[in-house]
Amino acid sequence: MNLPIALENISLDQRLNNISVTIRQPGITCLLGANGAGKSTLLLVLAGLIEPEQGKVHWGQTDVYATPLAVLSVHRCFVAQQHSIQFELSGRECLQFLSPCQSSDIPGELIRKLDIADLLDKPVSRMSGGELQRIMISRALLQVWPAIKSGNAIIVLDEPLQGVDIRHQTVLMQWLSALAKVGNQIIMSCHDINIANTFADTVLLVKAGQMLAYGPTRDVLNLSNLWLTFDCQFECLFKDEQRHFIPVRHATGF
Ligand SMILES: Nc1ncnc2c1ncn2[C@@H]1O[C@H](COP(=O)(O)OP(=O)(O)OP(=O)(O)O)[C@@H](O)[C@H]1O
Repeated sequence: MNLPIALENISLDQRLNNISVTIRQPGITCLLGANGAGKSTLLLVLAGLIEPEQGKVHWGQTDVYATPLAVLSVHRCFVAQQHSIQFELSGRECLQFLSPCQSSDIPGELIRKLDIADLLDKPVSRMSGGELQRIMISRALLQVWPAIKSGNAIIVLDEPLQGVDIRHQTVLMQWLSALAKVGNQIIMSCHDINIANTFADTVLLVKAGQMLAYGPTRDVLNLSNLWLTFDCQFECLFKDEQRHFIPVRHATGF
């Protein structure tokens, strides 16, 4: 069972403008917004990695910016949008060298769900983009593995699906859903509205550094909010009562 994550009046130079939101329930929260909207910045602030100029971040009773990073990192992991590995490491070394996790064993569940068995002895410099992404997600989850197993991890993922093929995306999102059901908080950005629609419990829409809407996915993901968020028209198709959002193709383009 996790504690609420509360952002209170968060502002940071031109990037974030007075954002207040409380993510109460454990689950998957998906941040959606156009390029440059402020999703990565908001994730970094929420994760305790960039202190805002104004406002407070609390995880339950913990005042995030009054707490040492080493303490926060026992429960919170972060996958950045861009990876820079300076060393010639194998997948296994990347997981073990960069993770503060005491155990040198990599859990079988992690290896299976991220499908990284064949990557453990492969140099990261020779991995494809999607393979490296799966290693970096694994590394982050390993960092907080004990917290994940006790259902009180905060897993912050900035576009975790970028470069990842559709089968691995589906397996990962289903697993994250299962981890959320036992109390873990998963907060992620993505650019795939239908992934958010299928897997997110709540959605947070961001535009020009401001929060447009936050709430249950079914309520927040609708045609008018999508138009406001992306300046792009969608249509909604139903199959077996499940909604699917398709961008409308304009004859004249934009
Ligand atoms: N270190 C920085 N200092 C100042 N401004 C920055 C910095 N990093 C990013 N920005 C700006 O802040 C704004 C928000 O960037 P951010 O990376 O949070 O957007 P995003 O919603 O994650 O975008 P994308 O979908 O392209 O990843 C952008 O205008 C960006 O140019």
